[in-house]
Amino acid sequence: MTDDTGDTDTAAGDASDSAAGDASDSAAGDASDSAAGDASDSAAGDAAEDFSLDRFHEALEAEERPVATASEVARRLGTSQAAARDALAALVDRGDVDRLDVESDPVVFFPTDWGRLATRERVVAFPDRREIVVDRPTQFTRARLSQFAHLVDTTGTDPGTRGYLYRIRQEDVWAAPFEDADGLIASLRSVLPRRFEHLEEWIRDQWRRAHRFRLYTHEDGYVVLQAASESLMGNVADQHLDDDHLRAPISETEAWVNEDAVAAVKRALYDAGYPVEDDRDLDVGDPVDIDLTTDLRGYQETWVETFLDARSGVYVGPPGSGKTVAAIATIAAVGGETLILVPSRELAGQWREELLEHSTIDPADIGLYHGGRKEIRPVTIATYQIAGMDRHRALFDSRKWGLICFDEAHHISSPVYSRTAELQTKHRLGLSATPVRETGSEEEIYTLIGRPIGADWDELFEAGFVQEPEVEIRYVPWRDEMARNEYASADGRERRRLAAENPAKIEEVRYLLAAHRDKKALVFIEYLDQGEAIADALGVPFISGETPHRERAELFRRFRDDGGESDSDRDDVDALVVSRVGDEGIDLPNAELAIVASGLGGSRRQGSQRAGRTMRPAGSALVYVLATRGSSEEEFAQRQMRHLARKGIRVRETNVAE
Ligand SMILES: Nc1ncnc2c1ncn2[C@@H]1O[C@H](COP(=O)(O)OP(=O)(O)OP(=O)(O)O)[C@@H](O)[C@H]1O
Repeated sequence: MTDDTGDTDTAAGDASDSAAGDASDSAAGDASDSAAGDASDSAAGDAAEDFSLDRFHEALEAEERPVATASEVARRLGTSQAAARDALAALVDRGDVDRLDVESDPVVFFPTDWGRLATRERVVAFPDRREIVVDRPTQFTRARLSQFAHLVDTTGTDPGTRGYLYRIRQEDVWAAPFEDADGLIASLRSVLPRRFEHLEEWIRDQWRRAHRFRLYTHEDGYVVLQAASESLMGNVADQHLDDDHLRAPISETEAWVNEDAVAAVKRALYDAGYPVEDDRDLDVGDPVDIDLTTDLRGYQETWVETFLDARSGVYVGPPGSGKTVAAIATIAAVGGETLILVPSRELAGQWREELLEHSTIDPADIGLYHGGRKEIRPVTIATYQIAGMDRHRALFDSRKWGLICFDEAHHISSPVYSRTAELQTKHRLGLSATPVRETGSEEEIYTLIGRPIGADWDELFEAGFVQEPEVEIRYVPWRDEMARNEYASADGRERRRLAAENPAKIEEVRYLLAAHRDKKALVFIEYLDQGEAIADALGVPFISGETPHRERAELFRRFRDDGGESDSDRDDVDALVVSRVGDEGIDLPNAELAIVASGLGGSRRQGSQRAGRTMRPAGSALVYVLATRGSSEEEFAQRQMRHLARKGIRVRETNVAE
């Protein structure tokens, strides 16, 4: 922010300085008279023409861009950069040209008229870098862009006022939800200020790549890999696949695929830049008796239809957006026996409840398979942990599953990856609240399960199905000089811990809980010592990985309890301090306040999930993120919250007084 302003100041300063310089030169009767004359009298002189709006248009045309830097204009018009900058500054003064500060780039200029065309929103394309910067984007533009571009950054935390930087990566084109390339290009054109031939060509090329290989089931039952041309089969497939993948060629463009290697084939070709279309017939499994009893919302119907078309895919939506319910609808639509994999026992229990609530399934048809119980039934819910163990292979083999559902799909562990890679003949559904994955399993989820479905969160917020939380980052000062010095002289991990455990945060948590006395609150921490310290200081129960299951479940139950005046006042828990265990998927719909006291070194995923805990349709939700001022937490907090801001969530920043 400060940098941008700095740039602007300097540029403006330079412009007026040099104008003043010219003026004095001219007074001295220097040869550059005419330039000085131009500055004061634009009606006459060569240089005035050189830098008229028309000439600027010419420079832009030559650049093939709607905006240009002063150096680019100088190069196109054959003048010095200083002269171009001065002339542009004069055009800016006259109101013919506007300027835009692009973060980490020089100032760019564009004709004011173009800016007026979109009074609020301004879209600037950098086709060579395949980047699009949108200033004050409308919902429409964001929704469109999210279909084929990847939001890299917002240059501020307030989504209403600053630039959004999108980049179109090849995998974005591959996963774009369009029937054909024309549909994608039409969507691109509806957003960009004009056509960019090269960019469109590149997108078409990427699109083609994603439709060059296809897997299908031969009428005799085996799997065939089909390439769009002989040379693709020869140059790409043969180079990246071996005898383990392909059994034998069938024709110049087709090969018989080893059934066990379907996932490996998809992965190898994806890595080679040719994602494979999967048109195989899939197992439906033995029938299961289940009908949906809840009416789906419009967007849930679209998710399910898209899934049924593709027969695989990942529902991506914020916590509470109804992925589980959409998954139950999918189970009913596929109609075959289903294996559901979840990250924890608690989630297994919740899944069972939701199945019973939203469908006609007979309770006897639901099995739970985890540390405590080993039931394999037509619909079986198992933990990833168990599913990854060799001795529990029976889980996969003992029934004819038609659908495998991966809840919190970013949790799939590598043993589960390799095991489920063998299950490519089943319908595969993933659920995820996290489209962005920092450790890069995007391609694994894509090749193992399928394409993301429904990544456009704005629509959900707009439709009001997910409560938009207010997120506030509170920068907490060090408690005293000693704490600050200790941090300054520590390094690495220790440094991070000191910032996380800044004792001043305890008082801040106390203050926030008191300020929202009427709200059910969760306090998230990363370090156990800190959890204990907060819990002790505030007299609030603490749940960590060490808390026995029974006690944990009991505390969650008491937290969920509305605690009416009559019965359970004593029993009621209004606040919980929770370590990582409570982080994910635990259904505490009545949490109205979340305080993230530490854990900012974690991934973006955690950031969005923590905020997500309170993103429930009930009640008004507030998230406070505490970051120690003057530590690396500041930056982490901003980065994580930007990620949320990108999802359309309002974020505010506050400095806590010393
Ligand atoms: N179509 C619907 N009609 C009525 N209620 C619904 C519908 N879809 C979802 N819900 C309700 O909204 C809440 C959240 O739904 P669900 O648990 O499916 O979300 P989710 O996206 O799976 O959340 P999480 O990511 O936290 O698991 C639940 O209470 C559920 O009963």
